[in-house]
Amino acid sequence: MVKSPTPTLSSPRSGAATGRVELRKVSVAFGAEAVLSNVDLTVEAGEFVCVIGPSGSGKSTALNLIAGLLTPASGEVLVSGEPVREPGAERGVVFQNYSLFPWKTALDNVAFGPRMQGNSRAEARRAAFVWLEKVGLSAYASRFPATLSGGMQQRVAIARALINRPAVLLMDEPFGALDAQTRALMQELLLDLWSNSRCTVFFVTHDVEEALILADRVIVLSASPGRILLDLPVRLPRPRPSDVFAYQAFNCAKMTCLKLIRQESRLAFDAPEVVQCFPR
Ligand SMILES: Nc1ncnc2c1ncn2[C@@H]1O[C@H](COP(=O)(O)OP(=O)(O)OP(=O)(O)O)[C@@H](O)[C@H]1O
Repeated sequence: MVKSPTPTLSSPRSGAATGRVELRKVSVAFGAEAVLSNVDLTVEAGEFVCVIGPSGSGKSTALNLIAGLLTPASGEVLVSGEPVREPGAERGVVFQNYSLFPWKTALDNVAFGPRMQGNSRAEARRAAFVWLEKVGLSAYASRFPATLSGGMQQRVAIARALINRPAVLLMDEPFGALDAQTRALMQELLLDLWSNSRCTVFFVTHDVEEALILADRVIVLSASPGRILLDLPVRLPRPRPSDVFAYQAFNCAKMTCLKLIRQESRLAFDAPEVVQCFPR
């Protein structure tokens, strides 16, 4: 990937934005269903945190709270010390289903944020091109999303989020639909971009190995309603060595997480609602 200097654009992010994320006694319910219960979590500025847990444990809900797409029933969500009330450019979001504008080229997808912030079309496109270079896609600038592979679309989505220089990058299973090889390359690319930007990353995944490859800390949520079962510091060197899978610390952490998730998945699977659907 080309390491180009990023052109200066007007942006809502001030130098003071720290990217610290705080969930304070946060609970969320959808109707009668409690989804998150009394969650307290602080992610320090610049930290890379991965959230794992059984299906339905509220991982995406937590991410949506930080994104400003949801409000908690009780408790508070703060980013850089400010309460989150709505989405904002200082919090970039990348979802699993690429969510690019299908009618815009790769270049114009990436240029979208700077345009919204009042930059001229030429300035926005210049900056977008640099970001496409950073994710190795400058040759595909004029292509529409439908003509790009899944991995390429996710690279465009990451560039589109990072061009706004977000204090916090929120990623909801961004590599979940990719094949193993592409996924590994995307993980490397993300770590490379993060080590240069040093924004805070809140990354939701189902994949324990992915969490351990990427994160400074891994948060394990319980079965619904989600609460924090484990807050595990990942004591592995950075950059992660290519043989990290062979490290004892990696495998101990992996087994600890897998065991917890399996227990919790079993609880969710045997929950009364499920049994009621299939009476014996
Ligand atoms: N907008 C919504 N309206 C009603 N229920 C919702 C809504 N969003 C999520 N839920 C419910 O909240 C619970 C938690 O969902 P969430 O997507 O946060 O879990 P998750 O841990 O990310 O799950 P998965 O790993 O399967 O993606 C689920 O039971 C889900 O059905």
